[in-house]
Amino acid sequence: MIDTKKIEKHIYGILEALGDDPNREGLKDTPKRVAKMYEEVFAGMNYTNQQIAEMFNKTFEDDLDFANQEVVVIKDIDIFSYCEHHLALMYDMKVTVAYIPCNKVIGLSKIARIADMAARRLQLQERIGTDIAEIISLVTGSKDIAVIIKGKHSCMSSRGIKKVNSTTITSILTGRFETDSKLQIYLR
Ligand SMILES: Nc1nc2c(ncn2[C@@H]2O[C@H](COP(=O)(O)OP(=O)(O)OP(=O)(O)O)[C@@H](O)[C@H]2O)c(=O)[nH]1
Ligand SMILES: [Zn+2]
Repeated sequence: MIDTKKIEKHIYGILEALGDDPNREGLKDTPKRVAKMYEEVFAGMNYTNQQIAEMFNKTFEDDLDFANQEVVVIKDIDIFSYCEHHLALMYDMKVTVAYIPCNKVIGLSKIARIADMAARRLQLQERIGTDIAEIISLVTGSKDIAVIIKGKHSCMSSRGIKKVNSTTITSILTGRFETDSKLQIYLR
């Protein structure tokens, strides 16, 4: 589990290292606030993909008529994450998740919850996609999954190369999404 006391101690040290006074009025609660924020934004670090799959394992399988849809797609799920290289925010991120059910469907909100939890880690955009695909596969048993992510990286926009308008797109296509180009219309 995330060690908030340890985070507080180190944030206090960073404030000192920046040459500021961690005990001044404006900063005195900052280590505690940052620890609380990290607990929230890195909540996914407390769990493995398998545990996240168990947490959101809400499926419906009693009616094969609805459980054999050609495809289920949720578009534009907003997430935030933090890049593991700079601890910098990834923002304006939108995830599209699609899968072809094999005899069971997952509760729609659980797809958004899975995307949210996979993002709440120190991440790479690419790995957010593979994590989501793995968890959806564990829950639904489907081998036909697509995860497209569009997003901006503050480590590229507010520092370094400073390309404010650049957007990164990553895509994981497994099973029929990889081989059947007609399915790709759902991902646009
Ligand atoms: N593939 C990938 N790279 C990322 C992601 N987030 C940040 N990066 C990159 O990680 C790389 C780290 O490169 P380094 O050369 O070690 O770090 P740096 O000196 O701060 O690099 P610059 O950003 O080019 O100034 C940079 O190119 C970042 O743009 C991500 O989600 N996926
Ligand atoms: Zn970065």
